[in-house]
Amino acid sequence: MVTAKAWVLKKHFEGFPKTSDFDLKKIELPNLKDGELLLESVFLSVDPYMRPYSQRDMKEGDIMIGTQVARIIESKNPAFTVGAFVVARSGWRTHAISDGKDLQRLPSSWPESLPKSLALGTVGMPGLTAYFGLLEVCKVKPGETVLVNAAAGAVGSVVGQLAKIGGCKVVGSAGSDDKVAYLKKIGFDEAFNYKTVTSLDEALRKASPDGYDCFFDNVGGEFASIAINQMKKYGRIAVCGAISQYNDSMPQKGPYVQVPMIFKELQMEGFIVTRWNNRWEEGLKALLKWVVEGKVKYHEQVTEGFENMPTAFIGMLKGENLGKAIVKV
Ligand SMILES: NC(=O)C1=CN([C@@H]2O[C@H](COP(=O)(O)OP(=O)(O)OC[C@H]3O[C@@H](n4cnc5c(N)ncnc54)[C@H](OP(=O)(O)O)[C@@H]3O)[C@@H](O)[C@H]2O)C=CC1
Ligand SMILES: CCCCC/C=C\CC(=O)/C=C/C=C/C=C/[C@@H](O)CCCC(=O)O
Repeated sequence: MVTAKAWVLKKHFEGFPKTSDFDLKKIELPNLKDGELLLESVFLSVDPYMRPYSQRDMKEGDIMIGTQVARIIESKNPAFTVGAFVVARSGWRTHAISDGKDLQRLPSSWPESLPKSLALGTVGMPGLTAYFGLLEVCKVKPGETVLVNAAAGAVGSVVGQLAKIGGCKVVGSAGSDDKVAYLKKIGFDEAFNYKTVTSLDEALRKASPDGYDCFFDNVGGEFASIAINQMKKYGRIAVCGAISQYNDSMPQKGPYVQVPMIFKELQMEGFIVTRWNNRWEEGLKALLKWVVEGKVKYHEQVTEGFENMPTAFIGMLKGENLGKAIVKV
């Protein structure tokens, strides 16, 4: 018998999550039945979506939702061999039993030298978010100017690099000078610290006096309300996330978007990356190739220890991560 550890939502979050909102449980796992396999988490992801989704989709006492790179340590499923690695959606837990139906194998061309944790970030759901958001929503063209906020994060850092590969000028914002330096290092044309600029409006105008063709919005809120006024005519806004609003106890009341939308004849489209579930193979193959070729750089914020998952999650929401935030068990 294997004893799994799992983090449950003890109390729904009020504002920013607190470590006291979580509880660490032990779960005795039964022996495998035919067709099942036993997974051991190696890396776990902490993502912004967990904040709003926990409020909407979870009840107190549920195991926190989430994904992991897991090693198969026992198998009664002929399709999966012991020792293989998969991406699972088992939540915040050290071990899980799976029937194999909801597992993604790492691409067979995954180089031994590449950290498998990338399957949770640049070569995983966040990277795919950037890939499909840019290609299918922004529909960027060479020579265009792309703006991305939370640009030093898991999604934003891939957005900027893919836009550069696509021949665009790229402007990024992030919440620390170290992050801004990282953006310039990975090829952003312009980058600024939105927390320290005297005026966001001026910073955006200075970075691209002609405005923006595409705005890949990860943040929402005040940033988005200001940026929309600097879109070029017929510009496109990909509404990927609104992390500035996830922890609000009371909804923010922003300016209304209709006037700039009409006057500039803008397109604004929200999306969830699972829309392209049937094309994830295509995206992962492209992302892995660019990483192996060195055209897409990555950085991971690694927190050691399963017991530190809540801290890693809260830290990511507070901007303490540069690149993808993951937990190494
Ligand atoms: N639509 C979809 O399918 C998906 C959407 N997303 C969304 O993309 C966004 C980025 O996700 P991801 O890359 O995983 O996370 P990141 O790795 O970017 O980490 C979150 C970052 O958000 C920034 N942030 C936090 N609070 C604020 C705030 N109040 N104002 C401005 N920035 C803030 C911080 O960076 P900084 O230092 O810049 O403040 C923080 O590091 C999120 O909104 C997420 O919900 C992600 C995956 C899929
Ligand atoms: C509930 C309101 C949500 C408002 C928008 C919030 C966030 C956008 C966003 O970040 C979406 C992320 C989607 C991630 C999807 C991940 C899946 O691959 C795995 C989900 C984990 C699971 O199914 O257990």
